[in-house]
Amino acid sequence: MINKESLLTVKNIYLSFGGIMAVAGVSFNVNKGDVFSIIGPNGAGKTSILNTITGIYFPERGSIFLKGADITKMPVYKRPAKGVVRTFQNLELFKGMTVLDNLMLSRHSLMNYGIFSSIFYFGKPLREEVRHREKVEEIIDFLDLSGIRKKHVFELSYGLQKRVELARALALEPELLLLDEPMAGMNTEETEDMARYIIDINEERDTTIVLIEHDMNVVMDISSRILAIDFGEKICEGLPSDVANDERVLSAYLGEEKWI
Ligand SMILES: Nc1ncnc2c1ncn2[C@@H]1O[C@H](COP(=O)(O)OP(=O)(O)OP(=O)(O)O)[C@@H](O)[C@H]1O
Repeated sequence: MINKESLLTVKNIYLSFGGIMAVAGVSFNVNKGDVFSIIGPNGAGKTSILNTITGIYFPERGSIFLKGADITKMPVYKRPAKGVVRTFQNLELFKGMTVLDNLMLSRHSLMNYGIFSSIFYFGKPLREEVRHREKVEEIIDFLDLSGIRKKHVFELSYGLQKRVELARALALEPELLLLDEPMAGMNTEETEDMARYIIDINEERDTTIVLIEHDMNVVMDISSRILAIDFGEKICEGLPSDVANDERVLSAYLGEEKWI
């Protein structure tokens, strides 16, 4: 039975690539307001799970429900309008464009008027453009990007580019925000900043988060619940304190450098 209180329910999903079983019968539930982290060693199947939630791949078996509605086979391009938005491990920004333009472009996918009709700037397209611009400026303020809003993305440090990628996703006003390794490649200060922004987004913007992250200190600090997987299978799910002490989790991470 589907838990109607939950925002996202993943039921017994399978996904394989050729002979590789990337996800093998994984189920979990994300409640509204959660910071829900998915952890596991390299190649465990974390991104594959994220890809089924966003619709990049459809699971071969099993189902995915968003607020009780079956979205298993919903096309990838329809999911942002339903509130499901992701960031990418490798940045998906237009580096030759400014920060502001990247966010406006992201926002254009929500517009009723196409990018070309809004060029003429009158009547409804103008009003809609102004409304979207206000929303984008609000996100720029929220993520402290005001000082670089007119800079080209390629001019920015890697840490700032990751923050712009976060802003690009926020511009779509997600209800469920999926973050694929938002701290990867960051220094300590950038990592702390990013963790604070994720908490602020969760608490102040009423956004439920699904996080994939290798930095276990961050995961243990900011998650409300954690799912641990290994070889495509769930090995543990629960509170950070439970998962950190679980024997199966500890042995899955044996030999890995980043376990706390
Ligand atoms: N598009 C693909 N084609 C072929 N194999 C794939 C594809 N995507 C994932 N896999 C394989 O599926 C398995 C799970 O990969 P996945 O990227 O989901 O793991 P992960 O836990 O996200 O790993 P990492 O932490 O290294 O990013 C791996 O064996 C991977 O090589």
